Amino acid sequence: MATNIAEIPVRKICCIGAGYVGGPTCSVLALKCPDIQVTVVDRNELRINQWNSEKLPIYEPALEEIVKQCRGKNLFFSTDMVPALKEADLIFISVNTPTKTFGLGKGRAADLKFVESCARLIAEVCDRSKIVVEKSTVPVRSAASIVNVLKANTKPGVSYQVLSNPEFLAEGTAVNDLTNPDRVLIGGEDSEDGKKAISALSWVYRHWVSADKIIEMNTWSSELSKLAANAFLAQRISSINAISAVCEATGADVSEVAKAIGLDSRLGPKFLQASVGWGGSCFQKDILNLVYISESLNLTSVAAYWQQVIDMNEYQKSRFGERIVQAMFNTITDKHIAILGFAFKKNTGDTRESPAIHVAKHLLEEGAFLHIFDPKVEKAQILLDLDQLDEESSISIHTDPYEAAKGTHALVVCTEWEQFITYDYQRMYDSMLKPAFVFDGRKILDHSALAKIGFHVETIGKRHGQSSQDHNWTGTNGI
Ligand SMILES: NC(=O)c1ccc[n+]([C@@H]2O[C@H](COP(=O)([O-])OP(=O)(O)OC[C@H]3O[C@@H](n4cnc5c(N)ncnc54)[C@H](O)[C@@H]3O)[C@@H](O)[C@H]2O)c1
Ligand SMILES: O=c1ccn([C@@H]2O[C@H](COP(=O)(O)OP(=O)(O)O[C@H]3O[C@H](CO)[C@@H](O)[C@H](O)[C@H]3O)[C@@H](O)[C@H]2O)c(=O)[nH]1
Repeated sequence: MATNIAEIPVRKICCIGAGYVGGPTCSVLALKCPDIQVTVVDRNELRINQWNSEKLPIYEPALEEIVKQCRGKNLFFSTDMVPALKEADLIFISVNTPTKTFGLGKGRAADLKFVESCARLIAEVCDRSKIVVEKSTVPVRSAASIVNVLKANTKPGVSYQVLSNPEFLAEGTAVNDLTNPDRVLIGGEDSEDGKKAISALSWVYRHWVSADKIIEMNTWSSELSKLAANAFLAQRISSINAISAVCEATGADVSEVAKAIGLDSRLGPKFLQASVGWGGSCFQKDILNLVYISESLNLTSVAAYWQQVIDMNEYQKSRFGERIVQAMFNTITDKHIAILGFAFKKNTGDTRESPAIHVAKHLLEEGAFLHIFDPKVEKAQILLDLDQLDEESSISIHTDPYEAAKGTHALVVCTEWEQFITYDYQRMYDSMLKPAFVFDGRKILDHSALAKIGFHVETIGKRHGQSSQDHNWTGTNGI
């Protein structure tokens, strides 16, 4: 007998996509809902094997403990998608939605081919009604496409409710973000079945999230809120980075300006850290998506406005690379440069859209030899990001920061790893060629202490040389 949505109790959840979102989200879900069985499926066998092993495929603080606690009890990772989908009452679609690389909307529109293939598979194999939850970040009105695909292929007597439930976790703080979310958005159809589906998903979150943080809304608002939130966050960083360029040209200090701005309670202090540029898998692709949608709707001024957020970020990354070359007497050909940090932010091993890639490529083009160290990024990943098949003469990857620094002309900080703050910079200085430079792309180091050691210090949003009060760097060991 066919079931309708009203009769669906959520006992089993299946999540398609065992990535940075699916893995941590389902781990926290399993932890908080011992009465629900959670199965995360993925077609990538290596990834699933890693989720089932001692070394998880992604690094996130506190995640390993949760996985170990729940795995095999109510948390399962599998490549066997069909039985997991058939059994599930509620299905999360948590697959990647990258920017299209060819065809209509190339370079800007989101590629929904993975989302669509999930919908097709669900319709093909499921023989009872289910709630399908769009967790991937998608363009506005994508849920309508999922509904279309499901309806056109569904088995007789089976019906689906499609909900939008975007994810707001940030990498490096995923477990905390999932455990204590600022809000949970649930968008659904304004119908009796739609409301029941929203209640069912809400019930799942209510295991650990208070009711006032679970916001129910129309599906399109929910989808757009995700893109808008990322656009606003990236815009704040691009704005402070734009101000950092003015600081460098005038003698103002961007940290002081950011503090002054952030003390205005209407603005607040977060996301005002000027940097070498923002990275990560989401900001760029989601803003490009917003730009594309705006253009498609003939809202050209809106599209141009958001495009500027990306353009400013490109400018910032390039500016930093150029500044390194300029400070080192306009040439880095055959010079050795240590790059500290390759991940797009601290506490993750993820390098997607990392500004370090941009900086490293710039320095390589200028003829430098790079010595790269990151506490969490695998060597193979760095080589892949720099289009190298293997370590070759211009790039070496280190597992020890002091080894990376040895014999180099400069240190370039690209990621804000906390451990970088407490390194023994005197020891590094002693092992480097002179004059020894530090380029702090994250503004995390003690610049006056470094200048006292003898480093020539350059940082974001502060005029050249200003941070090193006594940089007598033409001195001792020559150029
Ligand atoms: N990474 C983040 O911090 C973050 C945060 C919020 C939202 N998002 C959004 O969540 C979505 C997923 O992001 P992610 O970073 O987890 O991506 P990811 O690339 O890490 O993981 C996606 C996984 O989906 C799998 N997959 C793709 N198509 C599949 C299919 N048809 N069947 C089975 N498995 C399939 C891939 O093999 C991959 O393992 C994206 O839309 C992203 O924009 C990401
Ligand atoms: O003041 C700041 C804050 C961040 N960054 C950089 O901005 C990038 C993005 O950082 P963050 O937003 O913390 O990490 P993501 O994991 O990319 O998370 C963003 O993208 C996710 C995917 O959509 C969303 O879920 C999150 O809410 C949103 O913060 C990184 O390169 C950071 O180093 C700065 O340069 N200055």
